[in-house]
Parts: sequence; C-alpha cells; structure tokens
Amino acid sequence: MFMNNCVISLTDLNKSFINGAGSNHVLKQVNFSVYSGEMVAILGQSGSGKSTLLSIMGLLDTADSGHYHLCGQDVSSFSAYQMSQLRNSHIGWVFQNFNLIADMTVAENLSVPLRFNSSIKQADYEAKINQVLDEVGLREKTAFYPAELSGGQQQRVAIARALICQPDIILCDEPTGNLDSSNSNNVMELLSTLHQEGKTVLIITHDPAVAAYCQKAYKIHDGEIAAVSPLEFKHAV
Ligand SMILES: Nc1ncnc2c1ncn2[C@@H]1O[C@H](COP(=O)(O)OP(=O)(O)OP(=O)(O)O)[C@@H](O)[C@H]1O
Repeated sequence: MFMNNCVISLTDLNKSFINGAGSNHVLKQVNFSVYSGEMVAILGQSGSGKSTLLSIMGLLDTADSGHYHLCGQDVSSFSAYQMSQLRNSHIGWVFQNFNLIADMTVAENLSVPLRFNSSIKQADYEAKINQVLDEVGLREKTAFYPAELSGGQQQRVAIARALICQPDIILCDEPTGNLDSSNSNNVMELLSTLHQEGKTVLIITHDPAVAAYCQKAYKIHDGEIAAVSPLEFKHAV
C-alpha cells in the first residue's frame, strides 16, 4: 500500500501554456494531496487552471516540472502506454457535457470502456452494464439513446460509465454545469453515495452548493492552490 493512503500527490508542479501573448504560467509550484476515500472540491474562477489541474491528475496531460504520484507511483517518467494502463485501472471521468456517444444506446456507451480493458471478458459485459445501471438507478434505460434521456439521466449514465471498470478515483469536471438545480442535487447525491461506498471523489466546480457536498475544498487563485474552510464554501468564488 502507498504511504498514508495518499492516492494523489502533487509536488512543486508547474504548467504553462504558450499563446499569442507569450507564456501563461497556469500552475505555479503546486503542492496538493488527496487521500483515499476523500470527497474533495476544487473551486476557482473561470481560467484559474481547474481543468488543467484535473487533466494532469487524470493523466490526460502532463506537467512541465514537479512530481505527480498516483497511488504511490511517480508518473513523471511513464510512457504513454503506462499512463493509459494506470488511468484505466484507477480513474473514472465525469464531464460537464456528459460525452456520451449519440448514436450508441446506453448499453453500447457503457461497453466502450470495457472494450479497452483486456481483463474483462466479453461474456461478462452484460452483467457489468446491468450492475452499474442498477447503481445509478437507470436499469430500465439500457436500450435508450442519449437524446431520449434528460440531462440528469445522461449524467447518471456517464457516472455509470465512469464506474464500470471499478476505478478507485472518480474525477469530475463541472459535473452539474449543464443541469438544473433538481438534477444537480440528484447527481451530487449519487456522487455522495459513491463516496460513502469508499470511492475517492474529486470535483472541480464554480458552484459553492456543489462544494458543500464535499468534506474538503480548495481554491485555485493566481496559479496557487489553498484550502478553503467548510464555513467559507459559500463565499469561495
Ligand atoms: N491547450 C491550451 N493552450 C493554451 N492555453 C490553454 C490551454 N488550456 C488551457 N489554457 C489556458 O490556461 C488557463 C487555465 O485554463 P483552464 O481551462 O484550466 O481553467 P478553468 O479554471 O478550468 O476555467 P473554466 O472554469 O472556465 O473551465 C486559461 O487562461 C486558458 O486559456
């Protein structure tokens, strides 16, 4: 087991982007840890670097310097193949726009990550799909297409897709950003249940009401990340 159950550990992490105006130093010497079983929010204004940070933590992007340990493994020197192996075994993603494939049914969408996981046999796909649809309360929607579902239902399918390969960490990029308040609450209740069942859940959001579901919150400002006390959540952005 990795030290202190620290599943995500960033040390002196830097990330810049070059654009027409020069270099934009988005993350500056960031030090940040997430422990197994935590539910954590990262707040910050638009353009503050939340998605950049989440992409690095989710192994979709790399830092310019510093170290990232995911579940005890220093990914700095990992090949693209090693990164994808690590990502597939530890991380499930939930995006603001759901990112479901429009011309695939719910069941077909859920089969996509299974096809990239050689340890799951095709004969087991249906049982896995039914199991995650039960978890998100949408078993009766197996044969529906995304356009036939509400936004909240689509996001619950996306959460089912994130769960299907049994990751220990769920990374959520503005998971309620396209939902009304009732569907937002449903999605946050579902993420809270997953957290109570032992998943580590990390959520980036503009919305203090979303952060209020989390035990810990951090704020990114001027490229630096700092803890926000629960009492400050509603004033954090
Ligand atoms: N691929 C890229 N190339 C150049 N600049 C980028 C790139 N990705 C992000 N940036 C810049 O980095 C900064 C941080 O962007 P990022 O998307 O991480 O912010 P954010 O906090 O997630 O914003 P929002 O809440 O609006 O989604 C912005 O100034 C953005 O323009």
